[in-house]
Amino acid sequence: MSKKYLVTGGAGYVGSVVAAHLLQAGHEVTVLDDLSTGHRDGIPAGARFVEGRIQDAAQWLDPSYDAVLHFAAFSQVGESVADPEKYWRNNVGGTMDLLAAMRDAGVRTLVFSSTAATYGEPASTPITESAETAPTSPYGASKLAVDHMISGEAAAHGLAAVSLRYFNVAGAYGTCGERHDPESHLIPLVLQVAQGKREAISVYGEDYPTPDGTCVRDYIHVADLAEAHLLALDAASPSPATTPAGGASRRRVNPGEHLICNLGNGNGFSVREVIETVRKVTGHPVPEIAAPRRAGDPAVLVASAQTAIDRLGWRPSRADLAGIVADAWQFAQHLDRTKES
Ligand SMILES: O=c1ccn([C@@H]2O[C@H](COP(=O)(O)OP(=O)(O)O[C@H]3O[C@H](CO)[C@H](O)[C@H](O)[C@H]3O)[C@@H](O)[C@H]2O)c(=O)[nH]1
Repeated sequence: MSKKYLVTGGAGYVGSVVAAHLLQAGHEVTVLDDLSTGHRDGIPAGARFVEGRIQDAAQWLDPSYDAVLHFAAFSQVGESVADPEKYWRNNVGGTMDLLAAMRDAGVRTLVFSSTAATYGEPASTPITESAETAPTSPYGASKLAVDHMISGEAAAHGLAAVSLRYFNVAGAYGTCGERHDPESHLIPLVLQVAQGKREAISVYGEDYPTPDGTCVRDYIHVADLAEAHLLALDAASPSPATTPAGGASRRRVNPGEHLICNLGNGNGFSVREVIETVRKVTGHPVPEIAAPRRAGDPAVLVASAQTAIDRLGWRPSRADLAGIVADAWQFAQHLDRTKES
């Protein structure tokens, strides 16, 4: 059955890929985005677009919506350290307004884009949702505050909510991909080196307690991530839109419940392994330079996604790093072609 969804931040990387998946599943999608970091040309064809802020969501939200998928947020760790107020005002204050608008409109299903940054430096890996949350940046703290806010809203006002804590999202889905300005994420930066747009990739720290001394991360394909959002919607919606895989272990998220799920593949790859994979996939040389550690980078971040597997019936199918990098490479080349034309 077709449903109607509001996707905040649907002009951004993950939001646009999820919006594309919802449209392909036959749903009606409104993208709410102020284009402060998103891209108008990233909004998938077929979505209705409203240019606006989440603080003003009450103007757009009405009882005809079945659920909200909330991606709109600032997400640069370094920027959040330099300008924390920006993160509290937008990520936390904006979400408070969005939750109030949802309550007023009677929209009682929410899927929220949370992050591994809520955990900070983990005591052990893989990280489960019961791990201590001790974020090391205002960005992570703002996302954790929103998770707490959603739990309170669910308990007090009967919201059915799922927070998905992403590990390192990567890859692309057709013409929807990762492009930040300035770019700070490893895979797009290494691809820019392969394209000859940068001279070399800086390797931030080679003395971590990991097999090759560089940081280890759990890279998850953005399309696998998108599928988890559709399953989360199904689990939290009053009547499921589709019959998801997952069998008997799968349990619904009822009004009043806030389910938190990590999303990652459970495999770690080092910075050096990522660089080597880019060399193999692109066939281009990628010079590297040793650089000091970047403040706040944990040595190893690897997810246990067992909750998403058990509760949502989620099964990632694109865990291969070379495949993830190949899709990101296709997107990088697509961006170049569209800039040239
Ligand atoms: O030029 C670079 C860029 C990154 N790295 C390294 O590559 C790894 C991955 O870095 P990213 O910036 O791609 O990703 P992060 O692990 O820092 O970031 C992820 O986790 C963050 C919180 O920790 C936020 O959630 C963020 O949005 C999410 O992508 C890190 O070890 C980083 O030090 C380099 O060596 N050189």
